[in-house]
Amino acid sequence: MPCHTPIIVALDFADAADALALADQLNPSQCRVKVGKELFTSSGPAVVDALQAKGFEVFLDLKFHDIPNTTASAVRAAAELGVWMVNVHAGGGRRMMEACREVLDRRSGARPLLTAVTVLTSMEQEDLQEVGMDIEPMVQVQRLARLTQDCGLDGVVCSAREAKALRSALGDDFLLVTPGIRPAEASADDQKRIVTPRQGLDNGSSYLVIGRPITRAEQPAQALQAIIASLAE
Ligand SMILES: O=C(O)c1cc(=O)[nH]c(=O)n1[C@@H]1O[C@H](COP(=O)(O)O)[C@@H](O)[C@H]1O
Repeated sequence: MPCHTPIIVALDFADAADALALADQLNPSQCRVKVGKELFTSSGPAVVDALQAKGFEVFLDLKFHDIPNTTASAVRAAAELGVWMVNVHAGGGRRMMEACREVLDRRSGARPLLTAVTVLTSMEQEDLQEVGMDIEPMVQVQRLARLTQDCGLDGVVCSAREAKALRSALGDDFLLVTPGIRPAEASADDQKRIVTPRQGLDNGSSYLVIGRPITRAEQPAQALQAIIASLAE
């Protein structure tokens, strides 16, 4: 069932039962879903298969970051699961990202979209400074996004705060996948560089990754509907 919205719901749950129970309240024509480190570590490929069997396109968000051979092999394994998108950390560098793209280029069948995380949306300038990067997040995001595009990947994961500048610098075909999305009234949680869903789209985001504002809502389906409605306002 093709999905008609840019929303990717982050299924950050401890186990497959909880993730699938939430997915059952959602409609695959209205959102894609994301399987991240917690859920994949507890439940493995079976939960990806189960979500795909329900008709969802799956973003496998494991943010691979390792030497080129190891990372490319992991991306190949993700492609074999039939996922819609897989990601790596752009900080792994050119040779790592090129090895990942090449492994997908060699595939004969369908291949997932390959994106790279720039600077985590939970980080701000002070956090970068502490890890030795005396630089504004925007500057580092732009640098890594240019490198990612140069390596032939499909797009980056960044904050929608950076989306406007990246869209004009990198063109319309480059995917901008943006977590750190918060409706105006929602709690920021551990996110720092946040943007509302509507502003994210206006800034040029291709996909909005949204977790807790939907998954921890009393009525997740209604929370999703409200966000979809806000996109059209
Ligand atoms: O790669 C990601 O999806 C990601 C990158 C990033 O920079 N920030 C970020 O929050 N994410 C993921 O996006 C989701 C955001 O969830 P909420 O903060 O609950 O909306 C989580 O699953 C994160 O792992």
